[in-house]
This record gives sequence, structure tokens and C-alpha cells, in this order.
Amino acid sequence: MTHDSIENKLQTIAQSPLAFMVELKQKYEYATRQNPEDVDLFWQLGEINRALGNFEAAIDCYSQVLHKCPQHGRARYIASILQGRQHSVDRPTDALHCPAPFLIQKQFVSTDYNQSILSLAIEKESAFVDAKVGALAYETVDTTIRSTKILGKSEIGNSLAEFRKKIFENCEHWQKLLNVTPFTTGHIELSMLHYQNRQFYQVHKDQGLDETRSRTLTFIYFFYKQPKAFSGGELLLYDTDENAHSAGTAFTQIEPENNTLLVFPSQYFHQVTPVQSSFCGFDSGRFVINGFIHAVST
Ligand SMILES: O=C(O)CCC(=O)C(=O)O
Ligand SMILES: [Fe+2]
Repeated sequence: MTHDSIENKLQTIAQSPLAFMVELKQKYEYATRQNPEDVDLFWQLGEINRALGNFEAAIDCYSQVLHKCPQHGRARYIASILQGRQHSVDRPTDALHCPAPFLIQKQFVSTDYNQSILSLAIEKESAFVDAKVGALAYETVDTTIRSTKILGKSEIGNSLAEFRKKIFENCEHWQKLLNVTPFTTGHIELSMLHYQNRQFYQVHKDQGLDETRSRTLTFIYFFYKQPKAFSGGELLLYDTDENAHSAGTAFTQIEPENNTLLVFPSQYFHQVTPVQSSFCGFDSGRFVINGFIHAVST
């Protein structure tokens, strides 16, 4: 191996911890073949596959863990989340950080409506501005934390009424599926985001400040022009402690797939990995409708 290629390799790993995970996965696959009775190796390979977004492979690993160790509550809970049936399994209480429950709805809207959402975003290009971070009164642009452009609610106006209605209609059902404390649906806050090459959003949670306390469920609707002109931009959903004071080190990777909606309780930490794209046209970027379902305070 030449000096240059080692440097390139190191740089790739530094820029993308997920590339490092792929190497780790290969090592653990080998180790589990050599030690098929070792529960811990299957557990760790499950966690690596979850972090890489390989749901099927992760579920297989957790099944192996449960086969050998049926009382492994964490493996049972995570496997149930990845299969979309977390409501049927108790949350594990054995560690500080709990895996985030989530739902994925593929083909959330019709193909025609998905196209019209994309057209609306493209039409509004000049109204997208740098997204800010921090409490409302002090919010600032800090591109080391959040590097993305946003189309705010005043620009969106009533143009996503059909989308908003669909969120509203599903809300009660999602509460049950996600096993959250039942709440009365209040207002639905939404914005559109656009990420181009190198843009990202560091680890954060959507709830906690006074003005965001009533945010209860977060939804993220992924959309983009086909064929997909970027890679990266994955959503990493972190295991989080009960009171949402900190993110754990383990996470589930969710690939942004066009016309797919992701829903999770707003106290869970998450991040958007850097987008990579060699196209610079606005229409080639990663788009989302990001929003929050507020609970009416009682
Ligand atoms: O772009 C995304 O997928 C999520 C954005 C996000 O987490 C946020 O704006 O709070
Ligand atoms: Fe967020």
C-alpha cells in the first residue's frame, strides 16, 4: 500500500466514522463465525448493523442473542423497534440510555403529491435562508452546529395543508404505536429544510427549551429529485436517557428515502450526517419537511 493511499484511507475514516463501522462489521462477522456460541459478539454485531442501518442483519443478530439468552430485554426491545412493533414489548430499564422507538411510513403520500412538494420547494428556492440554533430570543446561525437552509412557516403558508391534515389524522395512531403517554394533539409546527454538499446538523434534540417543551412527536418527511443525486445525509437516532439529558453512544441509522416519513418522540437525540454530492443545483439536494406535533397542555 502506498503512503498516499494510507493517507486517503485515514482521511476517509476521519470524515466518516460510518466507514470505520463497515470495517468493524467485517471483523465481528468473522468473529461470530469462529465463536458461534458467544452471545456478546452477536449483540455487538447487532449494534454495529443497527448503526449502519442494516435492519434485517441487526434483527438476525438480536434473534441469535435471544435464542441463547431469552432474558436479554434490550435485544428484544430493539428487535421489536426495527420490526415496527415496539408497542408490544417492554422498554428495557437495565441501562441509562434507552433505544429510541420510531416508525417509518414508506410512500407516505401519492407520487403526484410527492412531486408537487418537490416542485413547491424548488419554486421557493430564493426564500430558503440559513437555519438558526438556540432559544428564540437569542437564535443565531452557527454553521459548525447546523448547516442547512430553511423555508419557514410564513413562506409555507397554507401550501402544505394536505400534508398537515395527513399528519393530524395519523397522530393518535402513532401515539399508540410508539407507546408514548397519550396526549391531545395541539398545533403542528413544520418547516422545509434543504441540505447541499457538506451540509449537516450535529447531535441535538428538538424539545427542552421553554418554547419547545410541548413538542411531543417529531416527524421528518424525506424527499428529493430522482435519481438521487447525493449520498450521506443519514438520520442517526441516538439511544437517550429517560430525562433526555444526554445521548448514548449507540444509535440507529435511518437512510433518507424519497417519500418516506419518520416519526419518533421528540426527547430523543438525533443528527444528520454530512451530505455528499457533486451536483450543485438546488434541486439535487436533500430535502425534508421537518415538524413537531405539540401536545395541548392540560
Ligand atoms: O433534516 C433532518 O433529517 C432532520 C432535521 C432536524 O433534526 C431538525 O431540524 O431539528
Ligand atoms: Fe431535530
